[in-house]
Amino acid sequence: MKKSIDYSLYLVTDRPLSLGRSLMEVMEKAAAGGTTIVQLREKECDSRTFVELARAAKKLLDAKGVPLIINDRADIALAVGAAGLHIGQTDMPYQDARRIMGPEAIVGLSVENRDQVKEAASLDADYLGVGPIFATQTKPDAAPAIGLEGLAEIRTITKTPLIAIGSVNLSNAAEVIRAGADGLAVVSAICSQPDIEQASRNLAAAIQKARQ
Ligand SMILES: Cc1ncc(COP(=O)(O)OP(=O)(O)O)c(N)n1
Ligand SMILES: Cc1nc(C(=O)O)sc1CCOP(=O)(O)O
Ligand SMILES: [Mg+2]
Repeated sequence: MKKSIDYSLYLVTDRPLSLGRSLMEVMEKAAAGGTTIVQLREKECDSRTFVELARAAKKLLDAKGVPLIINDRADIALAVGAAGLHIGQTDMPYQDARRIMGPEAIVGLSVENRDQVKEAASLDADYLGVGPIFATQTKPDAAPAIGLEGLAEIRTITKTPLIAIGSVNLSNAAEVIRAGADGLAVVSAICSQPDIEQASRNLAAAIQKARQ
């Protein structure tokens, strides 16, 4: 049976935005502060480097009981035995990804609007990454922002866990949770903060408080 996953604070890594700190340091400190799941997102590096980073990330996160998700690349997820894969609307089709990854893996799918959420209803995605909620500079090719209203509307049409992404940070975490997100996915709100552990701790606390 599939393990139950805590999606509440979902770190998406970005080495160029990590203020010169290593990927390992970012993940280590984020996990110490309460990050519950990590996606390794590498848009520039070669496959060999991606595999090496993913293997090291898995070792570090396994020791902390934090699942590792690989962005875009099913081959790399399988090579290192990651817990799962995240794919978007222009990546490998969901059904192919699920077949390759197997029924036990976590497979997450990006959705950018209501129509894509409806299409996803026929799939068995473990979660939907909904975004961008707010405009973000971290992903220049992101779709238009859907806002809290868009997230709240999507919440009414699916029971699949929703992970909100796109300029989610400490100042809006509570309202994003109250609009219907099960978890918050962040890049700059952790990777680009001077004190990664404290940033993670503050976000985790804000999520817990908003859920009460
Ligand atoms: C949790 C989460 N949600 C959405 C995305 C975006 O995925 P995608 O649309 O495939 O874009 P890239 O991240 O591949 O640039 C995500 N990575 N994680
Ligand atoms: C990786 C990613 N995906 C998005 C989407 O909308 O699908 S927005 C995004 C970047 C999120 O970075 P930040 O937390 O720094 O805004
Ligand atoms: Mg992608």
